[in-house]
Amino acid sequence: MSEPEAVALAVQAGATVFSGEKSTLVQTGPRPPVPGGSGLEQLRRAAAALERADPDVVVAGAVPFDLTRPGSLRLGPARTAPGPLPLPLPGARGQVTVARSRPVPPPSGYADAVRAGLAQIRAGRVDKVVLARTLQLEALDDWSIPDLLSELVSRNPSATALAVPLDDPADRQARWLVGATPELLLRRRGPSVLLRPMAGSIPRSPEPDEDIRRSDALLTSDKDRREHRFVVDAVVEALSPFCRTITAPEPELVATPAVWHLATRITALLNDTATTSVDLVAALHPTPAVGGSPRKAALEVIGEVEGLDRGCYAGAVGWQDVHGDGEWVVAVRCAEVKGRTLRIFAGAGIVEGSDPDAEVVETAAKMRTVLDAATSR
Ligand SMILES: C=C(O[C@@H]1C=C(C(=O)O)C=C[C@H]1O)C(=O)O
Repeated sequence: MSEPEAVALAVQAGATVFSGEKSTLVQTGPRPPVPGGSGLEQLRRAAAALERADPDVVVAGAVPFDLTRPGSLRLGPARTAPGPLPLPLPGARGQVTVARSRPVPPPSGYADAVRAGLAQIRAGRVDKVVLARTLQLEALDDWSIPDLLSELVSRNPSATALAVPLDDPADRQARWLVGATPELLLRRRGPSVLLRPMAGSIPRSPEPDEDIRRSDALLTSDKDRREHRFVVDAVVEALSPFCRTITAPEPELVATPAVWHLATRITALLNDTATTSVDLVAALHPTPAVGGSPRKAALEVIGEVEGLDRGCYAGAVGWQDVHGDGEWVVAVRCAEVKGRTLRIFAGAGIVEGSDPDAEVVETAAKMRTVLDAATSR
């Protein structure tokens, strides 16, 4: 059996897959979910279980945006291979016909939510809040996870494409998180930690001169640099108790096929190698890239004005091995898939000076990552 065939079969059977430019991790087979009533508890239990596990075992999966809610982490052996997932994954069923597509809330409702967020900023309750919306696609047949994953990998070579089965004991139909995120929450290898938070975005243009003009405008935008700064400051502050050398240079431009972002490559050295990747996830998540600043007030404002159950969207997804090394990405450019329903999520950071209509356009551009993979073959 060829490697793509083996992976396609594994994905059909419920494998957890992270495919990046440099390496791919696939966790397959029957493997126990990590128990716990909250994502935070699951992270702690996963780390404890790894201390007693065989060397090829990893914990892999997703914790939700809201760490007081349960996520879906599993313990089991994983294979890693250099490079992205081998494509094409066989068994592609071809295009799925979309019967209905519905934005929830509608664009005008999202613009109203952004105005409500801006009112909270002006009232001094928060400095930044990230607000999301969804696009729900109803197909005539069930979505195929191997097909979606293949498209996400081939269209987004520098992102981390992912397929994570989500546990839901109350629900017999399988639910998945799929996507292709450009944002690294953290990678821990021995004492070295690398992070690449993102915030501040502008949609790409198919016209090359206009595309460059937009990237220049983003790099020099005061509003976007402020929006970005909240994230870098919060990440550096959350790392400081654990790390001795933290380097955060000026933000740089990063492009996905759909959007330009401001990103900062932060490096740090752990004081103590007993600090695992999971400890860092628990300390950092959710950063103001997906929550806001100050964190607690921003989470309250999101609860009041957004009106969505984010689930694992904007959560932390990734894996950790028995040495405490691991890689976790931020679950943006993602969708939740269940049977014929695919729910695409996208959010945008709101700060003083944000324009509600521009945020509608920005979130529509972010949705293209999954929308294009799901609809155009
Ligand atoms: C919230 C999302 O993306 C996040 C928000 C960004 C922004 O507001 O500029 C940029 C990258 C991500 O950190 C999303 O894609 O849904």
